[in-house]
Amino acid sequence: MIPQQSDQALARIKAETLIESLDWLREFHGRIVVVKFGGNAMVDEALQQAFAQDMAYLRYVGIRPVVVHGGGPQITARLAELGIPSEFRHGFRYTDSQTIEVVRDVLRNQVSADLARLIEEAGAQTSVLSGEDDNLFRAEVVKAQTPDGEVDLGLVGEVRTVNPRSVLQALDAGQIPVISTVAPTVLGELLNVNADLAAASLAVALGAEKLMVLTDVAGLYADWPNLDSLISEIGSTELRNLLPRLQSGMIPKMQACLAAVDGGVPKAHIIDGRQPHSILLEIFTKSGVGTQVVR
Ligand SMILES: Nc1ncnc2c1ncn2[C@@H]1O[C@H](COP(=O)(O)OP(=O)(O)O)[C@@H](O)[C@H]1O
Ligand SMILES: CC(=O)N[C@@H](CCC(=O)OP(=O)(O)O)C(=O)O
Repeated sequence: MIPQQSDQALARIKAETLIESLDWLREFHGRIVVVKFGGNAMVDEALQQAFAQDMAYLRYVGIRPVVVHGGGPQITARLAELGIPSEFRHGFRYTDSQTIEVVRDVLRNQVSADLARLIEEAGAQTSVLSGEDDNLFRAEVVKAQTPDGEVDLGLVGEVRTVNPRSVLQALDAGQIPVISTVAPTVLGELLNVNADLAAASLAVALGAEKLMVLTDVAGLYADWPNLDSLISEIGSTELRNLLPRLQSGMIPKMQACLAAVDGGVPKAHIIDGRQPHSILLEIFTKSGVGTQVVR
């Protein structure tokens, strides 16, 4: 059968899109890309499925994706079911001894498990890890630094050391690591670690090519919530100056991008996780999407 003209045009566009990705495939072949999947972009099953397909796709074109996930909305929902209110201070969940057990259970047994299942259904193998496994992360209690001084966050920590051995072993075995971020102190006390910041520490330790942070907005806005102020690219000095003016969940996200590029990761990206296959669009098209942070 002779294809219709429109079919031929469509086929040409598909071929052009594939060829457009050749430079990127060559550049990223064998490289590690750390992808942070955010809780707010994770609440929709179809988006989760598209994300899982993207991860499997990257794996099979020879890029080595590492997934670090959040789960803020899922933790908040479980806490509400248990009658425990959620309190955020400066973008971080105030965490007491009861809350940390819920955070640990939801992230590992619900969110990691669901994501790994979807990635496996998309045809790739996974290795589910948490900050507690094989000394992956060691954390230390931190307070939030605000323009008005320090704010206590309870059992909240930041990653101080990373032992990437288990992640590298999984990658060498062709698996996609799926990582939740609760992490112990040197004394074994469990801390709630924001997933954006943990993803940045891991990206640095792995010498990743990129950190990609998916969330539920199009990127970083200079003047939030003015939607005309989307930033497509920002350097680390300019971002450092902008940080004190950021609000809520964007604070740890942009701290993470800054830590990644300061630590030697060439580029960090904030990407709209509400758009299906946004990761593929970012990696494989010339224009890219969202906000790109460079040194
Ligand atoms: N300058 C800004 N640019 C973009 N989003 C911002 C900004 N300031 C605050 N936000 C808020 O940060 C949110 C993203 O953070 P968060 O809810 O923690 O995401 P996630 O669950 O994906 O980690 C956005 O939905 C938006 O409401
Ligand atoms: C300290 C702190 O705030 N920890 C986060 C951990 C999960 C996370 O980071 O989830 P998102 O990526 O979905 O925001 C929390 O308890 O919600």
